Amino acid sequence: MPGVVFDLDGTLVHSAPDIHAAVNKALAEEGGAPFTLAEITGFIGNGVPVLIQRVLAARGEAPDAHRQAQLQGRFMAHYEADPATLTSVYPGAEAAIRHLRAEGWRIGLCTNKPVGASRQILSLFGLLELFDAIIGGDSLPQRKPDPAPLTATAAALKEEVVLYVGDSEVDAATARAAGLRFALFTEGYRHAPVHELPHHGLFSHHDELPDLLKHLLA
Ligand SMILES: O=C(O)COP(=O)(O)O
Ligand SMILES: [Mg+2]
Repeated sequence: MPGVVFDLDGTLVHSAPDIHAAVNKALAEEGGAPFTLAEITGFIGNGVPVLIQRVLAARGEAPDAHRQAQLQGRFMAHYEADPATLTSVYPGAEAAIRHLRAEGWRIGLCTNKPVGASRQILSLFGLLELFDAIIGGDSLPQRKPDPAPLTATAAALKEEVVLYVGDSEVDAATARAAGLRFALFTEGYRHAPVHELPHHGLFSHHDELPDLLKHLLA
């Protein structure tokens, strides 16, 4: 049977509100003004270090390793203390994954979010046991769009054919680099128009996903 690897943020879960809240809590501790949800959503996709780099750059701060580590640490403390209150699983996502598993598909997760927080969120939504392999942004030295995390997740599924499902430019680039067929979720956190992201299939609701993935196998 085939395998499918999912991205997490903007693909399976709408997590931007909790990421946004944790950034603003960390900034409030130092008297910093809050960002809007749209601003922070625009910074998501390349992992926590890049999120914090983008936050500091948006506030006009020159790159500084100590400052980066300090704000990143406080962000993660707030995020891991409350990672899911404002987060939701996209409608139909759990049912689609359960449907695929019932048909014998093996399921992977490949996310730039740290693996601890990712497992915490999946567990809080009762989804953790659906995954046969999980790679986070800190599981390997590389993060997406380097293909290494996706290649490692696909290999862990031990299936000949593996597809990838994601929402962003990072995911489209990672799929291409890894040589996997890619299904793009159109309602996630991408910036560019759909036609600018290389993809093999599109879906706007997870109810469409099982049929789309079977089509991509053909
Ligand atoms: O943590 C991020 O920046 C994005 O995570 P994702 O790879 O699950 O979209
Ligand atoms: Mg994503």
